[in-house]
Amino acid sequence: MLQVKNMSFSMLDKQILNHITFSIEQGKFVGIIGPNGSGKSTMLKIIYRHLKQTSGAVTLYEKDIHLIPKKKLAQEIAVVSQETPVLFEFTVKDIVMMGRTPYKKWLANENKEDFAIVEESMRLANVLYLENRPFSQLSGGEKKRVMLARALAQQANILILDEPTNHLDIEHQYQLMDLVKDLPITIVAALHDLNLAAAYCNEILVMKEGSLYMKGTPEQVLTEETLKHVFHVQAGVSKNPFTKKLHLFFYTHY
Ligand SMILES: Nc1ncnc2c1ncn2[C@@H]1O[C@H](COP(=O)(O)OP(=O)(O)OP(=O)(O)O)[C@@H](O)[C@H]1O
Repeated sequence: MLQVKNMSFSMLDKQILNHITFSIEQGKFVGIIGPNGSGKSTMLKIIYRHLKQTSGAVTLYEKDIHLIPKKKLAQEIAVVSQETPVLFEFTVKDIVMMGRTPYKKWLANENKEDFAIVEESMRLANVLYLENRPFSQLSGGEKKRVMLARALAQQANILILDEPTNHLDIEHQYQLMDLVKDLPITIVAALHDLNLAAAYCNEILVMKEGSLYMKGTPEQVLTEETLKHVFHVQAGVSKNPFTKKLHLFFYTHY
């Protein structure tokens, strides 16, 4: 459904992404991993049309995303980015209601359905108790969950998450991952926590120095060799005794 075709990106004469090609099937949970500066956020920004590639293309259902009207694209792709916006005067409920914008005609009021969707989105993201609080006064993790609620209210078919667990305590990390995993939509998430990637992703893309180094299942990708080559760490690969999912242990000296 979503295809990235020979995509390159450069900025100020610096080559940031090099000839990246992959496709993502509907309903999959796809993780993007890679060291700092390897190009994960830049690639996601191009996919959600915040930046434009220098060459190559991104297509959704075979259509170039730059040919899809903005509102229509927002009905297809929702984003929780790394940056939280500076939105001084808005309450949490106001912000989550912004997720309904792609469905509204110019200056149209919110209807009953919008209010119901917003309430359900806040409940799912565990921010309903914050609904009347000013967004600007929330903690980093609370803001992150509000941005997730806004993305859920958008009811898109693809949810892009750029380091979604950043700022979240351990309970909320797992709560978020469980929540998005159970959504009947496609998830594309840049993740630094490789054990979360191992536990939740159907497929993982590994970025290295602006190129797609590897793509595969957690078992294919998260090997001692890849982790050493890409992240320069020693890793032991084992199984989580409770979930039976792949689990990694890291060490430098022992
Ligand atoms: N606006 C910009 N101007 C110049 N260089 C940029 C800009 N944005 C990103 N870069 C560079 O592009 C490269 C990729 O950055 P990007 O943020 O995509 O990496 P990342 O893999 O998401 O990193 P991290 O794990 O640290 O979030 C980095 O070298 C970064 O310095």
